[in-house]
Amino acid sequence: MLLELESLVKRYQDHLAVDHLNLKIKEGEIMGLLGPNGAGKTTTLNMITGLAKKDAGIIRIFGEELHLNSREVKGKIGVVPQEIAVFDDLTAEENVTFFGKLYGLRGSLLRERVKEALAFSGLTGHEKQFPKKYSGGMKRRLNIACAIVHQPRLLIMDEPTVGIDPQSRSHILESVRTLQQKGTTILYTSHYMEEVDDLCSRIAIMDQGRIIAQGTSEELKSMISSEERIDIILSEINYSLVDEMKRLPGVLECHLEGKKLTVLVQKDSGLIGKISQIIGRFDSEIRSLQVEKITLENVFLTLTGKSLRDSGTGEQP
Ligand SMILES: Nc1ncnc2c1ncn2[C@@H]1O[C@H](COP(=O)(O)OP(=O)(O)OP(=O)(O)O)[C@@H](O)[C@H]1O
Repeated sequence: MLLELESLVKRYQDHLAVDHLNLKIKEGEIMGLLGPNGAGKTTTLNMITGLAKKDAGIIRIFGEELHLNSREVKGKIGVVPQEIAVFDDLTAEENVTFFGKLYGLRGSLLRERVKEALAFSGLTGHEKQFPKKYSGGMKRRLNIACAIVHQPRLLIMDEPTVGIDPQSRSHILESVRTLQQKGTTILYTSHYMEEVDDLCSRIAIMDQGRIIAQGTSEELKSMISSEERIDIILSEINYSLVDEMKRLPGVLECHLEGKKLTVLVQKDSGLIGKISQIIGRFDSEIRSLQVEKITLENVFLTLTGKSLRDSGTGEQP
């Protein structure tokens, strides 16, 4: 195992931000940590990188227990923080050089690696510019160049695609895949389930400081493969129909948000007729109806009873 977290705990006053978290990451994989805002993802990463002090538990990295002053170990980790951490009054090249020096690179090797990191992040031709002239997406890519200049064995990325243009986003996702092909192990956090589903070899779903499920995307989806989700847009809002719907045998969950009714049912239960009757009884009509394929969102909904999107910011890439 490249990284093992054992019963990791972090408290902020009386709030348990990370609650006895267990996670194992194998060498060469992209592990996705998926969870809504406030689930404890950043706090977990901060404990690994030493930015936050753990209250209890063990962090084992490259086979050794991590201590706050493990300089040698930290030299093999790269961190792409959620908040862009570059110096506005240094050029892009100077920024990457600064981080390279921080990790002990010097001379021609430093120059070579800086060039490589900038090229890798698609910033060749813009290296003499100051980041304040950059778009949000370019700044994020520079943030990544700074984190990979020393060619870390483990790269930790905290929501690297939040709030950026689609072009930079696909560039970043492609870079992550390339890094994996070159042998880098990646811990990737996001609350964008499609992104994690697409990119990661394995996924850990996090909520309220705990890992509530982990596995490959297929494994997670097969946990609830006996279910399907029906999304209905109603003509009229009537919250009373939710309780009635929940009483139908075969209905596992039902939520109404505005006019959008989500019903999680046992697969092939043939309930659409009965669902439609209940809606009619509550003086509403079906405006549209869609039976959805299982997504990680469904997994999250089934395990927590709440929606991943809406328990986060609701924004999408
Ligand atoms: N320095 C702090 N002091 C007090 N509470 C904190 C602190 N940092 C985080 N928290 C709380 O701990 C919980 C977990 O926060 P954390 O930032 O780790 O979540 P997250 O999953 O990374 O969310 P986001 O995607 O918004 O970063 C939240 O309830 C947050 O308010």
